[in-house]
Amino acid sequence: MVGRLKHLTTVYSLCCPRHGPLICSRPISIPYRKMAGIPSTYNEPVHIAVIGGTGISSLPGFTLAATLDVETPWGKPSSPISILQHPSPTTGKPVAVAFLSRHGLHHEYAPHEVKNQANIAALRHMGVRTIIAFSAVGSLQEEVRPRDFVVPDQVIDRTKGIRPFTFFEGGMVGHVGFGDPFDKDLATIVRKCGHSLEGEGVTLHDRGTVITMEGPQFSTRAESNLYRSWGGTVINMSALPEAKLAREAEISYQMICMATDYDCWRGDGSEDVNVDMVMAHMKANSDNARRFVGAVLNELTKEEHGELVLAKHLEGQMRFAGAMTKEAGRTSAAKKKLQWLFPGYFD
Ligand SMILES: CSC[C@H]1O[C@H](OP(=O)(O)O)[C@H](O)[C@@H]1O
Ligand SMILES: Nc1ncnc2[nH]cnc12
Repeated sequence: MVGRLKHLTTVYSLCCPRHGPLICSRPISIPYRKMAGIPSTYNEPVHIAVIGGTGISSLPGFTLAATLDVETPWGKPSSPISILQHPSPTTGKPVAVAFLSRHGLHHEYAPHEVKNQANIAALRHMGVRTIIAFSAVGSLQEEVRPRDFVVPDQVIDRTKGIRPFTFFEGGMVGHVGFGDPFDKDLATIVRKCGHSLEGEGVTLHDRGTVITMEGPQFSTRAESNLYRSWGGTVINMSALPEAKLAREAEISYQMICMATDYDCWRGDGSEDVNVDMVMAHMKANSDNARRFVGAVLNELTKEEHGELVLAKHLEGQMRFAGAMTKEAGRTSAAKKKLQWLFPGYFD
């Protein structure tokens, strides 16, 4: 199903109208780097995060409440985490959303260098249970035109095993289901929000398979055609291992893709993908991208989605799935890291 997005003047609201700001069971206080004029600590829990990708290194329209420089057992995240706040138009109470820039503040991390483990661990640790991730993608299908949005429902892994891709290793073995790599209920909300913005010539595709390749070089024409023959809809370099780690961290995760090019499969004289092309489409459509994300954040703060935002349906799954290794086989190093990620699960 497709729909069209139009320009809106929506004010971003991040508060549940009935409950006010969503409340986490455990406040956080993490030592953060000091930045001029901006608090470097934040002592309230944060449940929703946005991961920005190529061309989206910030989310304007929100009040910056803090900038957090987090240290995790997996190192530092790709960027400081911005805590953004917006007062609810209904209650006036501020609700916080975390924002993290996947490739760093200055796009300094190549796809294989993104700090995926630290990114997801830091977000989980501060209470995040829902992530909306944004990605610039190449289109593998004629009908997905540059600047179209896709809410994917599947992924094919074409990374090369060189990226750290699990929290469960080094003496703590765990396996988690990944049949549906994105969260179905979260996807339904995201699609509804996309359709609520219909109009003015931007198309939303409700489903699709993302091919996640290693990069940083783009695909060969033979590879691009192979991915099309597999049923690939779009291609990027970043859905994995991000989505896998979010699943392991019991976080509800959905990627919103925006097509920026036709990769290199067309063979009709049209230009192959290049960075200028990607950035030009991202820039030209960045308002729509931000409005889309803003609409999703507005919706997620409604009371009816409270359980989903807290990922209650995933809560506790790793307590058992991550406990395959008998006590005698567990290393203290692995256990310590997982205890940081899942307090109380592996004591
Ligand atoms: C600059 S083109 C390739 C680059 O763009 C996408 O980034 P992201 O997913 O973070 O928006 C793609 O995955 C590649 O990393
Ligand atoms: N053609 C492409 N291949 C991989 N990642 C991309 N991101 C944007 N366009 C892309």
